[in-house]
Amino acid sequence: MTSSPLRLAINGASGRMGQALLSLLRADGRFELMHAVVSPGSMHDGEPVWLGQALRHAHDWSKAPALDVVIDFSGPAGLAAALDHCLAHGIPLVTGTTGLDAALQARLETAGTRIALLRAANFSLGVALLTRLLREAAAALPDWDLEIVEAHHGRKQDAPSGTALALGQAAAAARDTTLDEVGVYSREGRTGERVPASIGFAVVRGGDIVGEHQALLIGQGERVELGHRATDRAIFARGALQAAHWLVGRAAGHWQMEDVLASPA
Ligand SMILES: NC(=O)C1=CN([C@@H]2O[C@H](COP(=O)(O)OP(=O)(O)OC[C@H]3O[C@@H](n4cnc5c(N)ncnc54)[C@H](OP(=O)(O)O)[C@@H]3O)[C@@H](O)[C@H]2O)C=CC1
Ligand SMILES: O=C(O)C1=N[C@H](C(=O)O)C[C@H](O)C1
Repeated sequence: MTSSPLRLAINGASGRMGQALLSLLRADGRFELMHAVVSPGSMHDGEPVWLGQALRHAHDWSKAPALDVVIDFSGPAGLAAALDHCLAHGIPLVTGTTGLDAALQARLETAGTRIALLRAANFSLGVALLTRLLREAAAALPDWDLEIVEAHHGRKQDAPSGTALALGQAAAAARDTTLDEVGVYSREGRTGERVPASIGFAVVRGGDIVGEHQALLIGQGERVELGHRATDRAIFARGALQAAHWLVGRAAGHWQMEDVLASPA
């Protein structure tokens, strides 16, 4: 039996991730792209999404047709607008946007009581595995110093990356603490000695780096290094499309990539 394609909107369609999604969607019969959202004032507003086709970029959610699911990779303001629309119409939302403030995090938390929401700081399979390995390593080596280093392209707006923070949270939880308790985000000048049991973050920005994360577990006389290097944004786009397909028809609540990977159908 063939089912009709899911009616999809992409929020942030003109961006790096939006473009990665659009190029996969051309050959993905599971979805029909109905709406492609850009920022108010975007130079792409009104432009065709695909050459020779009728669908155009729009900045306005009020013009959106009926939808089965929304995928968001935009920024905090873009995510807030997409969330409003999804809440008003009961539409499931997949979001990969990072760098959210506490107020938007709280709004998303509450939204999970009304719609199906899937948030992930990183949609790649490799980072899902890295997170699992880091949890194990952080628990197995509780006294070793842990530092997380990330590197991204020069246009990235937030630091540390959402992935670095999520890795830090996973490691902190594996050590029965929280990042609020043990995270160290900058070192400059006369810092004094490393704070015992802290988790430190270091950030590199430059050029066209897609996304690199390294967790260093540093002991006396030895070191364990766990890392992931993304070289193509298609890995994130593929994961987000898989998540969107999976999320349609799920109950309201907060879902994770682990749920998708555990029951892929
Ligand atoms: N979870 C994951 O796996 C990944 C997450 N990300 C995250 O996704 C987000 C986007 O990344 P990236 O694609 O590189 O960013 P870009 O800056 O390349 O693209 C941002 C997109 O969002 C649009 N936008 C900006 N503001 C608004 C708004 N208020 N309303 C609607 N659309 C808006 C922009 O429109 P325009 O430019 O036309 O004005 C553009 O299309 C970031 O938070 C990044 O960290 C990125 C990669 C993977
Ligand atoms: O902005 C990016 O590019 C990326 N952002 C995500 C993050 O903040 O972790 C994921 C990926 O590393 C690329």
